[in-house]
Amino acid sequence: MQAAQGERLEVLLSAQQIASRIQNLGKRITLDYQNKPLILIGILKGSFIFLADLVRYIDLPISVDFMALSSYGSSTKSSGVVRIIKDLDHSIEGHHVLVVEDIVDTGLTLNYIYGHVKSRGALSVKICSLLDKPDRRQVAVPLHYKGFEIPDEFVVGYGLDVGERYRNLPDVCKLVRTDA
Ligand SMILES: O=P(O)(O)OC[C@H]1O[C@H](OP(=O)(O)OP(=O)(O)O)[C@H](O)[C@@H]1O
Ligand code: HPA
Repeated sequence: MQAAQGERLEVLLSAQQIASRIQNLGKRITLDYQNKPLILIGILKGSFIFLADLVRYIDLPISVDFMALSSYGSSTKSSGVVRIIKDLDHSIEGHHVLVVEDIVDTGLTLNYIYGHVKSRGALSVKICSLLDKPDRRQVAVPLHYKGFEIPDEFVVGYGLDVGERYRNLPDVCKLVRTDA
């Protein structure tokens, strides 16, 4: 895909690498949740492609739900204070929950979601993220299933955006500014 003016894209993880890793994660999840009622919760919007691919590698009768969050105020995510703009459609009581994210960066988003979901009566709550950027972490979050650890670079593609652009890139790419 052509980059916007003033931007260049460098492939960090190819679509093929991503697919192979997700197949592996799906197999592990399938083994770990045998005979356990499982709900996958996708965090919008970034997780939509990862979740769509992951569920097809999970050979279990799962259900899927979504949450969407927005940050309060002008300091955006730095405060860690978020507002739920779409909550779960169904009760998670009596179910095991796997929260599915595209990326853990500061950890503020998942820290909030993890606390929120744990208070809703699930039998267990675990986290699955495609990407982990550990150098940027501000709050520790338990990452039970992880696709890739990446360096402290801003990435786009495979669901991740900058200003809503590049979510449809098949690869995860480093976004390089060329007009600095
Ligand atoms: O660990 P953190 O520093 O909290 O960052 C991770 C969060 O940031 C991104 O979401 P964003 O708020 O950009 O929304 P989006 O998923 O709709 O792109 C990403 O999808 C994670 O949810
Ligand atoms: O590297 C990133 N790319 C896109 N969205 C993000 N949200 C946190 N980190 C990132």
